[in-house]
Amino acid sequence: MEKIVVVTGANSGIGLALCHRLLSEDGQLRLCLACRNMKRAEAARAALLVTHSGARVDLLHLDVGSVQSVLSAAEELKARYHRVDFLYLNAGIMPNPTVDIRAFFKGLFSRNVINMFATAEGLLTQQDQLNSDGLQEVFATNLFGHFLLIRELEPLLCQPGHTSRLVWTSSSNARRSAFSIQDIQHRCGKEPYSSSKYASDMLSMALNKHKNEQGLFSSVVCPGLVMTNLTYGILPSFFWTLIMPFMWLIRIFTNTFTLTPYNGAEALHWLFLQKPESLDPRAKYHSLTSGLGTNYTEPRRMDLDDEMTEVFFSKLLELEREVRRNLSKKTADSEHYQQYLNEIQ
Ligand SMILES: NC(=O)C1=CN([C@@H]2O[C@H](COP(=O)(O)OP(=O)(O)OC[C@H]3O[C@@H](n4cnc5c(N)ncnc54)[C@H](OP(=O)(O)O)[C@@H]3O)[C@@H](O)[C@H]2O)C=CC1
Ligand SMILES: CC(C)=CCC[C@@H](C)[C@H]1CC[C@H]2C3=C(CC[C@]12C)[C@@]1(C)CCC(=O)C[C@@H]1CC3
Repeated sequence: MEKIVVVTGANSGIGLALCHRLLSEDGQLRLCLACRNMKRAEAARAALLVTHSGARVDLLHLDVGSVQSVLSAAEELKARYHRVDFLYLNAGIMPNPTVDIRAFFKGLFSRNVINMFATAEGLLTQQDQLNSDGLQEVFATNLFGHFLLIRELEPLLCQPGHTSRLVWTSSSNARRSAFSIQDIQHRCGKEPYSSSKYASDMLSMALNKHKNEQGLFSSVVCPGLVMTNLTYGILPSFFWTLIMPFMWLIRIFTNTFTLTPYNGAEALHWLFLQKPESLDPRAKYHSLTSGLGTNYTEPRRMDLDDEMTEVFFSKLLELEREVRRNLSKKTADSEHYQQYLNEIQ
């Protein structure tokens, strides 16, 4: 049976590598690249068709950081497809990152060095801002836009007698201590990325609890450290060129330096091949690469609190109601204004 797969942030990095891998895996696939920039989406589609001529690759405009765009994209998906088998929630941002150089050198000579390279714990901060919906941008893009998309697509994802899958591209940088249940958007802290990824881990578990009965299963992935636009944005490009030989060297000591998007997409691809019932809702599936370059997937237990996960899920549902209320008020206001303009003409 033809599988319908939607990938957000599919035009570059891990998302694009995943699309290449899925097309090589399944010739029957119907793939939908959901991207915010249609020129980049078209370029990605063209690149996919060079290696997979005749493949069915659709494009969809989706800015996960905009409520209106998510709602329109979901309408479009409902008009195009009668179900969605896999939804890869992959789009993500890390704006204005800063690396703490002192912490890096301190960590380099400590017993924590492997963990530091694997998780970047204590190394990275970001500067976030409000978007036009009044939400924190990192939260809105990495988490909330995807949550809203899932809610809108429930009719395509929860179908009787059929299972559908969600796969989140989370991170080893997801950390419980970076997340606050009193500040789910991370308005106050300096680690919005880490907070948003921890939030996606919790949301995945909550969705399993509430939606498995309706045939919807969710999993979380860590792709390892991958050289993509996101990571190249962390340090100046000359610095990356300088340290690249060290990166390949470090790979001998840690299997988390997957480095290429192809390797990073390993666990995302592996999950495509698994039966949902065989998966652990509390596990994060890590893409790993050995020193000799062999790729494999390993589940690792996530540090999640059931009670906090449930509270977080209710807070998301409340925020969804608020966002929808604001949107209908905005629409009503602009309709009244339009009516007023028509009357005075
Ligand atoms: N690289 C790494 O080491 C790691 C990455 N990750 C996660 O992997 C995922 C993919 O990132 P990666 O491939 O590394 O980086 P890239 O920057 O190459 O890919 C990110 C993708 O997300 C898209 N995107 C960003 N914002 C939006 C938006 N508002 N609406 C729609 N699409 C958007 C980008 O589109 P555009 O091209 O238009 O910017 C791009 O296609 C992210 O969620 C990231 O957090 C997790 C762990 C490690
Ligand atoms: C000499 C040398 C190799 C220096 C690199 C130091 C840092 C720039 C990296 C060490 C650990 C990396 C890391 C990430 C970014 C780059 C590092 C901080 C991520 C945060 C990128 C995005 C993620 O989601 C997780 C990564 C964890 C490890």
